[in-house]
Amino acid sequence: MIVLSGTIGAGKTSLTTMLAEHLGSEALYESVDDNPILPLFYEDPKRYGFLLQNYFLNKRLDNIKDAQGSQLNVIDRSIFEDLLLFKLNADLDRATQTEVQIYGDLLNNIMEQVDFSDDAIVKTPDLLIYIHVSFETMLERIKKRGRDFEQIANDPSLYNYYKSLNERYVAWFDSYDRSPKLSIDGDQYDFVADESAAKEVLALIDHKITELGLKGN
Ligand SMILES: Nc1ncnc2c1ncn2[C@@H]1O[C@H](COP(=O)(O)OP(=O)(O)OP(=O)(O)O)[C@@H](O)[C@H]1O
Repeated sequence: MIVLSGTIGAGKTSLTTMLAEHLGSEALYESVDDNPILPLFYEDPKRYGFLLQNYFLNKRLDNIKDAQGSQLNVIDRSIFEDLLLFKLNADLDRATQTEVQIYGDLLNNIMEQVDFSDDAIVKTPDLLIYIHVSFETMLERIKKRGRDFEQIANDPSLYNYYKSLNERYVAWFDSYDRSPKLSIDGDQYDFVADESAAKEVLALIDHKITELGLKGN
């Protein structure tokens, strides 16, 4: 199982689709449009942050279970990033430290059940791919995509939220050590708009997959 990671608008969903097609494997998504809590959260983060985390936790576990069939199945976001987002929300006073603590303990308990055997229910990824984008690129992509609730024009406080998030991601990826990992420069390779950049990115990932000996079924 390959998992994508990266900030809001980094291109995780697009790369998930491209990669799964390229590898002939399955893509697993957490649909943003069908998420009933997300618009509520952006409206009132203090009230809905904890509920949102629990919603995501459940969804990520479903995706992990559904991805078990092959080392090459691709999930559009890792379970490991949610705590980073939730901690940031708490630091910005949009959640309480107690909520973070309870969520963190629950996550730890679940992750302790992780086993490397093939039939484990919660499995460690075979590879984590991180798409790094600069803050400027992140803002451009969020604007271009145009999801109402993500727009800084509608809520100026999102500027600082996005800025801190982008900074924290770099440290998060540096310290991530649960599986092999690969970083893709999303500024250098605009794999959505530029076909040759897409080919280069897929070649980088192919190389890593070969190095790790990952196999489909
Ligand atoms: N743990 C979380 N806590 C708060 N918000 C979250 C969390 N996970 C995702 N989100 C929000 O859900 C939305 C979708 O996020 P996500 O990064 O998964 O997809 P995306 O923005 O479509 O990314 P990409 O463009 O890379 O596919 C964003 O508005 C993001 O802020």
